[in-house]
Amino acid sequence: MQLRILGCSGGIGAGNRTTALLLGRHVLIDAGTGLGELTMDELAQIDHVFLTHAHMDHIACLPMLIDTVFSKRTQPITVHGCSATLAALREHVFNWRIWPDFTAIPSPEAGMLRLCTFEAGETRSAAGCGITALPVRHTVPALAYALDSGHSTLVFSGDTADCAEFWGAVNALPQLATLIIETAFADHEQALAEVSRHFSPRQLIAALSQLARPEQVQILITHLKPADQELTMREVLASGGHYRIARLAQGQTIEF
Ligand SMILES: Nc1ncnc2c1ncn2[C@@H]1O[C@@H]2COP(=O)(O)O[C@H]2[C@H]1O
Repeated sequence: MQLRILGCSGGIGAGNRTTALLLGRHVLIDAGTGLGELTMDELAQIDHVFLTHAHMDHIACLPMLIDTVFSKRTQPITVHGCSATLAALREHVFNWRIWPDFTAIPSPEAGMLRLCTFEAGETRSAAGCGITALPVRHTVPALAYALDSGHSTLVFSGDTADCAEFWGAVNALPQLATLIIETAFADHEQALAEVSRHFSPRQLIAALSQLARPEQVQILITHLKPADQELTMREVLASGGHYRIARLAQGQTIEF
């Protein structure tokens, strides 16, 4: 199974694209500005979007995706997310003011957008993978995703601060080989990391002590905020060098 990293930054500018990961050809994890890297044909093949949460950097391109591919598709796009995420989309995005309500276009019975509730602990099949929603702790209700290809498991944390339930769920995955985990802020922004429920390098390395079997896991750092991305990564490597740890790269394809 292939996971293509279309965007993995915590912000924009100078080529940075926000979170969007393409699993195979038909499944998208988050719909940040990285989606703009795809061709029209690639966009039209997306059948399912799994959202970690409703923050703008993770949904920015979802409304335009549906409009862009509308005339090229006969089947709806299904968006999976926790009930709070889907409620936020209904209330604040697909409300006819920010964007048309594509759940009712071309008709309420056959909308081109389907919203499908997916809560922590549930598993669904898509793209030949088992996709399991995991609990995380952010400022809004949010999920991580475990992607099981049959050969190995990759976990994508989305946005999170430290969360005992997340580590419990991760440690229960016997085939875990890759952990993509966020570190948004450098250590000098620790107060902002705490209030916005993200990791700083110091907090991440402390939290990683809860990872069972770290020797079998490649750890990839995502969601660096652009202002301090180099510094943040240096701090991660300085204190976490004993882990198999590297920076997730936009444009990278991960096989698992
Ligand atoms: N008090 C705050 N609470 C939450 N987010 C904040 C706050 N102040 C600034 N932010 C920023 O707002 C961003 C919203 O998206 P993120 O969670 O990725 O990261 C957050 C921070 O960069």
